[in-house]
Amino acid sequence: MDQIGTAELIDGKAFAARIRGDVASGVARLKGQGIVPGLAVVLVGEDPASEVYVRNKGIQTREAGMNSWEHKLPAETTQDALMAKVADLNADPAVHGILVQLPLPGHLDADAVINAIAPGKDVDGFHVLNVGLLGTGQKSMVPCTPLGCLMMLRDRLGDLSGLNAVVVGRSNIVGKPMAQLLLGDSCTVTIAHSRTKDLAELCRRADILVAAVGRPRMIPGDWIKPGATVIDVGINRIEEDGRTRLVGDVDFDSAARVAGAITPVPGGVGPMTIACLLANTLTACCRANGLPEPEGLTA
Ligand SMILES: NC(=O)C1=CN([C@@H]2O[C@H](COP(=O)(O)OP(=O)(O)OC[C@H]3O[C@@H](n4cnc5c(N)ncnc54)[C@H](OP(=O)(O)O)[C@@H]3O)[C@@H](O)[C@H]2O)C=CC1
Ligand SMILES: Nc1nc(=O)c2c([nH]1)NC[C@@H]1CN(c3ccc(C(=O)N[C@@H](CCC(=O)O)C(=O)O)cc3)C=[N+]21
Repeated sequence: MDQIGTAELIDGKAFAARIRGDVASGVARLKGQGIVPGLAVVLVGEDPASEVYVRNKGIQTREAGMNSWEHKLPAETTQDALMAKVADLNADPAVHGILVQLPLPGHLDADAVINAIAPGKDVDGFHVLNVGLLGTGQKSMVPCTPLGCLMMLRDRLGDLSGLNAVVVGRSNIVGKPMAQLLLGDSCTVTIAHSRTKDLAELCRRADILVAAVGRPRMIPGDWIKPGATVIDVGINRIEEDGRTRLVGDVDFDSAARVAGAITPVPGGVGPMTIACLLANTLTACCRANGLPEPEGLTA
């Protein structure tokens, strides 16, 4: 790990490459038994950022030796047509993982679509059954972004028990499942959101601070406890000095002078999310075939 200011840089890019290597080894072992894990991604509409992201997922899925399918549907796709596509993928034995890229166009009911995915193929971990299994400490599919954050935290801190964790953001895809995972590792967890009072004071008590807000550089260094581990989930595209750049929800420069360790944006949580998606696809394939699960790739 490199030093910046006083904080260590948590290199999500390198960590993710290691995980993808472990996934590739697991895939190679399955291929020896004639099984090829496969991931289907469904993209509705033509959001340029989503298209880049979906393309990257396809490339990395194939690099790990898995099958990858991209199903692009027009923005005006009906609920019935999307549900029929999900039903087809549920019924296809070559497909072990299904991801419907979010957000969906406004006329579509995302909850209904997600809950139509076969829970065992729900590699995002967004199906209500997987949410319930995670919340009750049972084996489930764990959402990729929080899983990647947990892996980085365990790698840096070892046992997390008793640590004060503050998660800023309460979305179903990041904040809530992140809080569940930290609770599962025996942290004392606080979830903050837009109605939270004295957010600065709350953040200053955090040994672990996870920012998943979607507001560029909202959290400055003086909200951070000296030595804390800071995980910046935010991906915000901003215009600065006449060019577009990606920044997190944490003001990196000031935070890095206070924190013990911090993830950069880009190169932090983002690459871990995709690596965990591949890991979940491998896990789903092993479960579907009644084979032992890969070690070190699940929560
Ligand atoms: N690196 C990765 O792999 C991924 C990155 N992301 C990024 O993470 C960020 C969060 O994503 P997501 O969870 O989907 O976002 P949402 O917009 O769904 O949720 C944002 C959360 O932040 C809270 N919030 C908004 N403003 C404030 C504020 N001023 N103070 C405190 N809390 C606030 C909201 O509170 P309330 O509920 O009260 O409205 C809400 O709970 C985005 O930048 C997104 O791009 C997302 C997924 C994956
Ligand atoms: N069903 C569903 N599942 C998701 O997991 C999901 C989704 N929908 N919709 C959108 C969000 C966002 N998300 C990202 C994943 C990786 C990077 C990533 O790899 N980021 C790179 C930078 C990429 C760039 O340069 O644009 C990085 O941070 O280094 C970013 C964002 C997953 N999401």
